[in-house]
Amino acid sequence: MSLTFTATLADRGFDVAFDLAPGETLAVLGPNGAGKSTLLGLLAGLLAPTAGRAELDGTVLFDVGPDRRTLTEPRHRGVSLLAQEALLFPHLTALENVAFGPRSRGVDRGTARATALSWLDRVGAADLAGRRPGHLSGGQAQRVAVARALAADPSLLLLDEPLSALDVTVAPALRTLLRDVLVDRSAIIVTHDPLDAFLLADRVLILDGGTVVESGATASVLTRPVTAFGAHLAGLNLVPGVRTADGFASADGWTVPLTDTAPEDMSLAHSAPENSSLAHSAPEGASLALAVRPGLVTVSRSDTTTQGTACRAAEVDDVEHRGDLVRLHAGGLAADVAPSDVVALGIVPGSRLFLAFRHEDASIYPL
Ligand SMILES: Nc1ncnc2c1ncn2[C@@H]1O[C@H](COP(=O)(O)OP(=O)(O)OP(=O)(O)O)[C@@H](O)[C@H]1O
Repeated sequence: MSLTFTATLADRGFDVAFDLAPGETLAVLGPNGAGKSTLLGLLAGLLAPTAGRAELDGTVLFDVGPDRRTLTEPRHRGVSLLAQEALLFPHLTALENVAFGPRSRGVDRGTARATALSWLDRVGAADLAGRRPGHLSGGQAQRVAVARALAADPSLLLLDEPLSALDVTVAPALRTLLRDVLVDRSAIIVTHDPLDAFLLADRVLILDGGTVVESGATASVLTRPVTAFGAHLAGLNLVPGVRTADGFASADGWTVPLTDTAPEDMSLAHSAPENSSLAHSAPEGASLALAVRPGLVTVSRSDTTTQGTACRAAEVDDVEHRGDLVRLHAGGLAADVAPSDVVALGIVPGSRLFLAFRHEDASIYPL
């Protein structure tokens, strides 16, 4: 089922267009207030756009303009929404909750129950069929909610942070279940978690301030981010710069020759061997990005510039705990270092340090 979507919602500053190919799963990411819920609300029919048109496999979901206003009722859109909380009917059993969708489409009672049972079985919740939601754990209720969303046989499945309300011990199993049911299904998943995007989605759309700021294949966006938010999701440092005669230079003084960056078998460039060559063929002055993992940025008290290493002095802005490591921010880069190094080097906010990374650990690509 393919989807075309163009919509503006003036009072929310929302202006977004995208397409979804048949069977494709799209992850929608972005900071708070970016417009993710607005996008789902427009598709589900909970919100009406100021202008725009969306069509799902030939069915017009909405078509609004100066001289037209078609808004298809939510229940006729072929769209199912799986929310953060399971939102099951409390007075119905799990089986009755799942059978509700087929029943309200006019399917007879016996067939609806059979469909519901088969979906409960598929999500590993057949043994919960007779229980009411009050007697289900959060993870069990969300499994039943997945079965309910799919029993309605939607053309498009919308998932609004479906794992965020779950305990960390339960979320991985449900993620695996979603991965299984999303294969070949047209779906849009709103998430804050890059792992969800990576494991569940073919493509990523990053929204900010109500507009699309970055989009592309998940692997590409998470290895070659072009916005600060994309880099944050990917867990990478992103340094904007330009193509010079020798290679890459940033405004704040990082220079990296292109001859010895990321050979095709190196970590970052591995998934995108065309990176270096694209940067190589960029004309002088073209915008480039340099990405390097915080774990590959080293810190020291003295200049460690050598052949094959970029090094710059910088002042430490901030120091934060990150699991077993300490992340320090300095000179526009994040570096993950061992707590023992922080102590040995006497690093505090305001310290002056040298940051360095090997040229071959950086990935350089056109912005
Ligand atoms: N009910 C509402 N009435 C008016 N404006 C709203 C309403 N809900 C959200 N907005 C505004 O619309 C914009 C987009 O919000 P939206 O909730 O879609 O963002 P989001 O990306 O889902 O954020 P979050 O990650 O915090 O859930 C924001 O500027 C927000 O303030």
